Amino acid sequence: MRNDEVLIKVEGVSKKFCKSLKRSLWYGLGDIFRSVLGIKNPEILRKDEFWAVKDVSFEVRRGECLGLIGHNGAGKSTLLKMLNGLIRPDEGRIEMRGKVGALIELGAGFNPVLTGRENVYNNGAILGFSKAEIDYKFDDIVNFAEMEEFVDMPVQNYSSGMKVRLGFAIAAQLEPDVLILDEVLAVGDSDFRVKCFNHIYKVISKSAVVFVSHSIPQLTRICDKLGLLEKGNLLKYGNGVGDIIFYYTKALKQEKHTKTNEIQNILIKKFWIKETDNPVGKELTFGKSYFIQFELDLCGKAIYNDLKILITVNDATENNVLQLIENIEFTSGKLNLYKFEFQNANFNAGRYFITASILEGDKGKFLSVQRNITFFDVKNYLPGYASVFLIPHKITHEIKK
Ligand SMILES: Nc1ncnc2c1ncn2[C@@H]1O[C@H](COP(=O)(O)OP(=O)(O)OP(=O)(O)O)[C@@H](O)[C@H]1O
Repeated sequence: MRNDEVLIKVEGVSKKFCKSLKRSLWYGLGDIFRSVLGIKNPEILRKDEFWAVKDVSFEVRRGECLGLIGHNGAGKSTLLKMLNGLIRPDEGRIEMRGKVGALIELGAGFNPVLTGRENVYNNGAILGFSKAEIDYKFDDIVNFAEMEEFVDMPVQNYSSGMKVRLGFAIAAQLEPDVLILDEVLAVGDSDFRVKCFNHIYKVISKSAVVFVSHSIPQLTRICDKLGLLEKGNLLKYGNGVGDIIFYYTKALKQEKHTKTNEIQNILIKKFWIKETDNPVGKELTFGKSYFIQFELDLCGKAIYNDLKILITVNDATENNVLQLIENIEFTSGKLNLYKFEFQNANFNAGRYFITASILEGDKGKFLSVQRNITFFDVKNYLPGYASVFLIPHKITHEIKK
């Protein structure tokens, strides 16, 4: 077993689908007929057909984890299904070496009328394991899934989370050479997800992993390579995880993060986040200094005491990245301007959205909340990309006698 051998090789793979069921049946019949006669199927798209995956090439070595990212319908699951042999590509070649464990669609691969126990043996056999090998691993699988009580119940009565638990436990505990994981993992509860990720870390060193997720923190945590799919095309691919995330989040449609003004007793009139050296654009460079500036105006005649500003930064997938709360002085009847200055933009690459709120008093009564008041992009030149925010720090080093 070589440490860096290529376990997945995908060369020019394409898959087309047809939007019309009736036509797709006709085309299917025609294709079968042609293949019996040894005639090549048409390479051009017929009416209602489209490329779900188009001319995709990549490889994954043992010890590598490739993350696939892309908008809904980009072709990620179709690609995984081709890797797992559930569907055949129309063009190109896929070479898989060793045993392949996969968790693709919820419940896919399970026979619903069979019990969990029977499904473990069925799936293990499909993966190429002997009965003795599955016997040896059976308790580990059931313990990992925490399904001891339900292992003799038909899978059709399992909850979504239970199916994911058992599916992941089978795919991962049998230690396949290739592990394919679709985002179904997200269905499991947070305890189980943590357990899965701990297990994936262990598996990665010995396997080639392909992982689909919409969660940027998840992808950046475990993947050393990313592939960005858009309308079936592999738009970006490689080890530059930060650059690919930056490209992807920058392309996110802005309307998903429309500005909302929920409470409006006091008005945040203007809000800027700018790089000190570039006060024009909305782009910060990792490590460079930047500032946040905003104006407050009073609506009505009320007098406010003990005001605070709360600034929350969310990444493009709605994860709360950080929060800043600060007391502010306020003079009624005037436009008040505030400026925060920061030494280093320690955010990793991507697009971020700011929610700004004004609070009053010890109990923090919200006077104004403006969601997605603005956004900013961060360019990252760091070689790695593992977290959303890097903590500024000072390191000391001494050599002891
Ligand atoms: N069996 C099928 N017949 C026809 N069209 C299909 C079939 N399976 C998938 N598609 C279409 O292929 C395209 C790619 O779908 P796919 O499920 O691979 O996307 P995805 O990137 O996994 O999306 P999501 O993030 O929503 O899971 C979509 O337009 C989908 O409607």
